[in-house]
Amino acid sequence: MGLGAALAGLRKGSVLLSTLVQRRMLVTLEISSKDHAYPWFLEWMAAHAQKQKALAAAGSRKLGIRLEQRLMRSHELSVDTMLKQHDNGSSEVQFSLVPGPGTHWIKYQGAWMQVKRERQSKIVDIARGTPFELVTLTTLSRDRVLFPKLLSEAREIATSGQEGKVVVYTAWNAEWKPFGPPRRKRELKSVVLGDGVSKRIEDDVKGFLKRGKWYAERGIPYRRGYLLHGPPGSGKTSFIQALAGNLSYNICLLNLSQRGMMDDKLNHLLMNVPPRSFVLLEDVDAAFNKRVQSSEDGYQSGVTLSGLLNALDGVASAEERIVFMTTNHVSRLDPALIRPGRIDVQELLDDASPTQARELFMRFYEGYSPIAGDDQSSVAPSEDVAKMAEQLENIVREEMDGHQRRVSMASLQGHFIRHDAHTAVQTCRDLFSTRVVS
Ligand SMILES: Nc1ncnc2c1ncn2[C@@H]1O[C@H](COP(=O)(O)OP(=O)(O)OP(=O)(O)O)[C@@H](O)[C@H]1O
Repeated sequence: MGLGAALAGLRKGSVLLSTLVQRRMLVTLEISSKDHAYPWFLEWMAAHAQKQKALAAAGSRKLGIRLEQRLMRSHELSVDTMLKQHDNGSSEVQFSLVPGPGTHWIKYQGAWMQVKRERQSKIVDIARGTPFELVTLTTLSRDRVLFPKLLSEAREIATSGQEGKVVVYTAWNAEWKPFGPPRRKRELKSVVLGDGVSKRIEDDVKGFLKRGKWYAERGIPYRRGYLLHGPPGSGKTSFIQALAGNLSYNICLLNLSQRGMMDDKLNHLLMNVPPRSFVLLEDVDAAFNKRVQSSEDGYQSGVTLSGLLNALDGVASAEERIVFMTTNHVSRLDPALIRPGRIDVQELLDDASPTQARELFMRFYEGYSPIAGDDQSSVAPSEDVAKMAEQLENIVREEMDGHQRRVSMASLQGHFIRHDAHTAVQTCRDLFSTRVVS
């Protein structure tokens, strides 16, 4: 009995001692799958494992590296799929093996850390529809300073591919997810709009971004809405993307007619827009007068106008919120949707005006051979390009004023891509058509 009591006491003592040691000497960091840092950390782990593997393969004699390799290899891995885009525009899918659930050991800047990845199958992250996960990092107290370092390294790795690019997010369940690889920024000047339109919008957005304090002092929600309307192919989307890139913003693309989109989901999405992002609602007129809901194909566009209005009004955030809407048919929009406070700036982006056509032409052919092919002898001097641009300008004017026929900027762009400068001007009349403007 005495021995039993002594053993029990010893066991209790050792548990107490280990708890004390843990409390005093160890420090733990938890990263839940709800946190932005979660995917960054997993990516960092994958990169770290790759690095150590390469070192071990190169015959590193360091015991730490080989030991770490052993400890990491002994566990299940899970796959993380990424789409990478190269500078030449091609893209490839890359799979990285990230540490799966279980316990791993890593050595970071000389300090050993225990990494525990746990998946809780009973708790589901509603926004993602995936099981809730938790990563716990444990290291010695004296090495706690390494946590912020490690996390910022992880963030840098994760965002390095995005620098100088625009990330387009789309709604995935009730969460924003990057859609495809980050896109290269487009020069704002490359979207040729009517007189002063581009500058007016750009100045307004910039002015708005500077007035955070002004809004706060007056208790006005810090948000601004823009409506770009006009015929298809007039540059609405391209301009918004170029502007976002210019201001180092990303874009959250919201399709209101998306399958499964409901008022509550929309509300949640608008409340959780990633920082420094424009919200872009495209073809906003189409969302409410789309197909009749049919139970046969299960199609349900559950967003109601009042749901959208509430979601837009409810967007309360300490950060600025910039919402862009586009439509081809402004007359079909409910006045409530575009009243000041919801839409503060409206601009028409129209079919090509004579000067827009000339400017686009110059952007395409100035400095380049206006004749297709490599035959340098046929390169027209730039005054010829300017003359041809003037010719095009006159044709556009004539077609518009004389025949009420118009051409979109997108068709002109397509035409210029296909033809050399000379042919482009000669054959451009075929592009014009009579349009009913709404
Ligand atoms: N004003 C413009 N200046 C330069 N390029 C333009 C312009 N308008 C359209 N384009 C070109 O045409 C293509 C389509 O443009 P975009 O998608 O921006 O038009 P949109 O007005 O948003 O059309 P939609 O109403 O159909 O969504 C793009 O490749 C873009 O480069």
